[in-house]
Amino acid sequence: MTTPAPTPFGTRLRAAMDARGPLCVGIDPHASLLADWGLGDDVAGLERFTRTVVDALAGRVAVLKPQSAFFERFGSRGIAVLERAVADARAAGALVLMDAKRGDIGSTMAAYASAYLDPAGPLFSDAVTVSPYLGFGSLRPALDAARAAGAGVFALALTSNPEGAEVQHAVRPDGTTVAATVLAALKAENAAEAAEGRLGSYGAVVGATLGGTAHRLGADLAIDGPLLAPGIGAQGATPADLPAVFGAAVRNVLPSVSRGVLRHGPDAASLVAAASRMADEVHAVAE
Ligand SMILES: O=C(O)c1cc(=O)[nH]c(=O)n1[C@@H]1O[C@H](COP(=O)(O)O)[C@@H](O)[C@H]1O
Repeated sequence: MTTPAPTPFGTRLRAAMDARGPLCVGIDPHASLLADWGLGDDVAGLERFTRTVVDALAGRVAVLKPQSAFFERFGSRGIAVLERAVADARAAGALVLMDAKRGDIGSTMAAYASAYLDPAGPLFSDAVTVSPYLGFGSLRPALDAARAAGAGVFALALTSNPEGAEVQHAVRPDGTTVAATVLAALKAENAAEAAEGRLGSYGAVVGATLGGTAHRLGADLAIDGPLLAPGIGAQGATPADLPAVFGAAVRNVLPSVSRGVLRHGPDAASLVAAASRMADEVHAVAE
């Protein structure tokens, strides 16, 4: 008997956003946040922080996005906390987007793909962020691994940090910007799912802080896939900014908020209320 193909990530994400609201909450255990929560900047504090967020939100929000760097800083014991968080969050019904921003040459990219997109792996996630700046084609092992596993990939395209412009706004010899090239390549990866009327599994990262930049760059945000939108809250953007940045593509936007929600911890009810308010504000503008 053949094993049925896994449900594609884009389809699972659309269902989660419809059922739980369009919000991704980042798990970013900054040392300053650990201190604000009365926790030590150590593995015990990391574990308590992470478990508090997962227990409070994994049964309620569509996506949780652990930022790998804040776990890697504690070495293997930090990664052990991350592994547990991914497993517990997925068991509670949240999709997990591993924020690792990995990018390397194709053969090495295959190892990164195995780390996050192999269902047998201890860090297997529903999606992972990747960097296309070794050439979009270098991402092929991750794109293929995601397709095989029913997982997704979010490629950086127009990031929320001001420094991103020097690379992303650069113009290639054919006159297109780097950002527009990444977005067009993602649209091509989503073509098969789009042809079936499904949300694609290959997303772009586009900061909510951009204002009208994308259009000026000839960047088409209608990639038939999800658009991860960080920058709301601590970086100054608000849900009200989303229509101006994303236009008609706003329906496929998955806003990502870390500090703007996490600062309401460690009280679980306060975390839930903050996430709920944020999801409601996004839903109001994304209609
Ligand atoms: O890939 C990301 O999530 C990301 C892309 C981007 O353009 N800007 C950006 O801030 N992020 C991530 O979003 C998180 C910051 O969220 P805030 O605390 O809400 O500002 C960090 O984990 C960043 O790495």
